[in-house]
Amino acid sequence: MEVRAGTEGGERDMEGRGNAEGALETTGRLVGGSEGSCGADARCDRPRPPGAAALMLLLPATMFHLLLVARSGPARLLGPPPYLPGLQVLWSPRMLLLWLTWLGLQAALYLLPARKVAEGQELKDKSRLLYPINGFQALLLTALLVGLAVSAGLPLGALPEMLLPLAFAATFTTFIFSLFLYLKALVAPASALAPGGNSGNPIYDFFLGRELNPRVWSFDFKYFCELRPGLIGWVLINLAMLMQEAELRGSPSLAMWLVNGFQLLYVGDALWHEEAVLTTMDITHDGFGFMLAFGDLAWVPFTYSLQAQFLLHHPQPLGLPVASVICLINAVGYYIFRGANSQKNTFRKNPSDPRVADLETIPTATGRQLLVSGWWGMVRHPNYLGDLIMALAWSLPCGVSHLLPYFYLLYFTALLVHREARDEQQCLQKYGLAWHEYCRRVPYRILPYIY
Ligand SMILES: NC(=O)C1=CN([C@@H]2O[C@H](COP(=O)(O)OP(=O)(O)OC[C@H]3O[C@@H](n4cnc5c(N)ncnc54)[C@H](OP(=O)(O)O)[C@@H]3O)[C@@H](O)[C@H]2O)C=CC1
Ligand SMILES: CC(C)CCC[C@@H](C)[C@H]1CC=C2C3=C(CC[C@@]21C)[C@@]1(C)CC[C@H](O)C[C@@H]1CC3
Repeated sequence: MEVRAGTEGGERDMEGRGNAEGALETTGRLVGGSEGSCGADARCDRPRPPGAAALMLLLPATMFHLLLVARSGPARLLGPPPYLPGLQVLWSPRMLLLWLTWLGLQAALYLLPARKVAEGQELKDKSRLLYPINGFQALLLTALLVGLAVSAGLPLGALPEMLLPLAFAATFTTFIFSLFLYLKALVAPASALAPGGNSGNPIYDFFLGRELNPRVWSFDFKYFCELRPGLIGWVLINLAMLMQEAELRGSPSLAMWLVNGFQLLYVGDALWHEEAVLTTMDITHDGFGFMLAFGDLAWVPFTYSLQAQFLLHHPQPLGLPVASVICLINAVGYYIFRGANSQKNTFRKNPSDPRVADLETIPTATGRQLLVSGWWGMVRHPNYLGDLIMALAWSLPCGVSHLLPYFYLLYFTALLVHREARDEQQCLQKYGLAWHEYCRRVPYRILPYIY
C-alpha cells in the first residue's frame, strides 16, 4: 500500500490541499485529487467571493446588533434592534484614539523580553519562525497598569457606555488593517502566501487573507492579534461591566462574578499555554485577512463579553445551590478541555513522556502517531467538547428567560462543527488510511454517541 501524504506530494486545489475524498483510491493508494472537483474538499465550505463580501457586512452588522440588543429592555436576539444608531453615535475620534492606544499598549507588551522564544511549525521553504512567549506576562502587566490607572481615577465603569463607538473604531481599523495586509501580500514572495491565499479574486483574498504569517521585522501580526488585544480586551470589558454593576447596585451580582471568573480562567489559560496556538490551523494554514483580523480584534472582545453586557442591563437572581452546579459544569468542561489539549501537546512534544507513554496509538505514514486512547479515544475532538461545556456554563448564570446570552453557545457550536470538518479534511490528507482507521476506532466527532 502506498501512501503519498497530501502536504508534500498530492496535487493541490486552490487552497493547496488535494481533494481528500477523491484522493483515496479503491486500491488503498492515497493520491492527489483532481483540480476543481468538490467532493469533501474543504474549499467547498469556504465562502465564494459574493459570500465573502456578504460576510464582511454581516459579521459587523451581527456584532452591532448584539451590542444594541444586550442593552435594550426586551433583549430579543431574533427581533429587530431597538434603534439604529447614527454615525454621530458610532464615530468618535476619542474612541478611535483610545482603541489605537490599547493596540499600542499591547504591541509594546508583546515587544518586551519574553521568558521563552518558541519555534513555529516548519514552513514551505523549510524554515521556522520564532515567536515570543510572553502573553501571560502581558495579561499580568495589563492588570497592573489598569489597577494603577483605576486607583488614580480612571473611570473604567464608564466603558460600557463607550462600547458602540469603540466597537465601531475597532471595525474601522480592521478594514484599514486588512487593506494593509492585502497590499503587503501583493509584494510578498509566493512562498509566503497561505495555501488558499492566491485565488486571484481580490474580494476573496482580502477576506480570507493572502499571506500566511505577515510580519514587519520580527513582529508577527497574526500571532499578536490572535492572543493579545482581543482576548485581554474581552476580560477588560467584562471587568468594566462588573465595576459598573457595583456602582449601580452597590455590589456585583453573583452571576456577574461567575461570568467574569469563568472567562478570566479561559483567557488566562489560553495565554499561559500560548505556545499551543502555534500548531492551530489559524497559524499554520490560514491566511491573515479580514475574517481573522475582525474575529481577533473586534468579534472576540465585543461579542464574547455578551453575557456580562447582558447581566449589567438585566440582573439575574442566582442562589448558591444553582451557582455551585454551574461552577461544577464549568469545572467539568475545563477539566476535559485542558486534559485533552495538554495530553495532545505533551504527546506531540515527547511521545515517551511518562504521562502519555502508556496510551494506545496508531502509526501513520508520516512517522507521527495518532492517540487512540485517553481523551482522544473518547471522541475525535474532546477539547471541543470541553470548550462547549464551558460555553454552556458561561450562559447559565444569565438565566433561561432570554435567548441572547446563549448566542455564544449557538455560534460556537456552529464554529466548532465547521472547524472540526476542516480539520478532518486536513488530517485525512496528512494521514490517509491511518486517519480512516482512527475514525473507525473512534467513531464520534465531538459528542459521544450523538455526533
Ligand atoms: N473560543 C474560541 O473561539 C475557539 C476556541 N478554540 C479552541 O482552541 C483549541 C485548539 O483547537 P484547534 O486548533 O481547532 O484544534 P485541535 O487542538 O483539536 O488540533 C487538531 C489537530 O490535533 C492533531 N490530532 C487530531 N487527532 C489527534 C489524535 N488522535 N492524536 C494526536 N493528535 C491528533 C492533528 O494535528 P497534528 O497531527 O498535525 O498534530 C489535528 O490537526 C481547542 O481547545 C478549541 O476548543 C478553537 C477555535 C475557536
Ligand atoms: C468572525 C468569525 C465568525 C470567526 C472568527 C474566529 C475567531 C474569533 C477564532 C478563530 C480561532 C480562534 C481561537 C481562539 C479565539 C477565537 C479565534 C481567534 C483561542 C485563542 C481561544 C482560546 C483557546 O485556548 C485557544 C483558541 C485558539 C483559536
